[in-house]
Amino acid sequence: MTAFQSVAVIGAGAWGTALATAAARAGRNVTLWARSAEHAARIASTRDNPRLPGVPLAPDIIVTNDLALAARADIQLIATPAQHLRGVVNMLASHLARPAPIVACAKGIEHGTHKFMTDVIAEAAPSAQPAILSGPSFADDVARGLPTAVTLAAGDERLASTLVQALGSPTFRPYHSIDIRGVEIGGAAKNVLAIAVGIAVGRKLGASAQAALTTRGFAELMRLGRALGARSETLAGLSGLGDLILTCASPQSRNFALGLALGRGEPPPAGKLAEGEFTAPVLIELAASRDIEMPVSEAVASILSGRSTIDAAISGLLTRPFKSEE
Ligand SMILES: NC(=O)C1=CN([C@@H]2O[C@H](COP(=O)(O)OP(=O)(O)OC[C@H]3O[C@@H](n4cnc5c(N)ncnc54)[C@H](OP(=O)(O)O)[C@@H]3O)[C@@H](O)[C@H]2O)C=CC1
Ligand SMILES: O=C(CO)COP(=O)(O)O
Repeated sequence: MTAFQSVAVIGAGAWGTALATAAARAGRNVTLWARSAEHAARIASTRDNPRLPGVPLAPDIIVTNDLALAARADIQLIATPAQHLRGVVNMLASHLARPAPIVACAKGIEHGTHKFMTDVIAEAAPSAQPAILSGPSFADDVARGLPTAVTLAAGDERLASTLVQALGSPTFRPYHSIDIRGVEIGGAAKNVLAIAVGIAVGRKLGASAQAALTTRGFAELMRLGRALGARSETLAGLSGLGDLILTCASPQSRNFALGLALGRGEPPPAGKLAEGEFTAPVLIELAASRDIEMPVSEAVASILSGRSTIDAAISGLLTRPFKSEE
């Protein structure tokens, strides 16, 4: 018997819908909040979300546009894009009757402030208990009930473990952790790296280059993570290396797919959120302020900003001085 019986998912995109389905499968009473009343009404009546087509929503999930109703749940899962997390948590905070756990499910860093998701939650809802859920899990896989494993971190181990009990099921397996920062860095950095690897694959640089870039990308994820106080075990775990492996190897990843299109000289996929596009400039500013080298992420940022062509960025990586593998 879990201490948390009800779950609200804030944000009815692909990930929010998948998480609502996972929470319902775990036996929780679930409310899914959409920012548009029209979108909420449409999902409620058709039991299908165009952002995650073909996966019927369980009949007992309540879909609403009423934030006050959603705020009554024991746990809040925030599944909007990273740059909008502060806005929704600000709105949500005024409706919370007690200090509920607020779990960030977005992967990114806030522009301007360089803040990670749980820091944003702590500022927007000071009485809440911030947590983070991240790991290798495509929304479509989770919603279909295919086996997935993620990391769920909170500052307090007992809270992390209780959240895991409330959300976990045989096919959605969260592992608990107290290394919030490690989980946040893995999720944010891997999106940028997946764009890089997609570009290399789109340019037909070969499977060996794909492996090399993924691994050297992981080296820079580790460098940044360690400098920011993350545990190496977390960075090498589900939310770090695990998610990097998934997104650097599958066109199902929107970040990889963006890179693939860029590498092929095709237009980016329309209407598909690639968080790495927004994270890249923040990530390299964060690294530069700490004198940390992140050449793969920098190459992505310079391509996306138009400061460099793809060929010049690849040439820049290939002509870097030889160095130790550390
Ligand atoms: N898709 C996946 O497989 C996974 C995604 N994630 C992460 O989840 C986050 C969301 O991604 P995903 O659901 O896929 O994206 P989608 O593009 O499918 O959906 C984004 C949702 O956020 C809503 N939204 C956008 N802006 C706001 C706002 N200002 N206030 C409230 N809601 C807003 C959109 O509403 P509307 O429909 O009205 O436009 C939409 O429902 C990202 O950080 C992503 O990295 C994590 C793991 C897996
Ligand atoms: O984070 C994800 C899987 O873990 C989803 O990756 P994309 O956002 O690149 O589609």
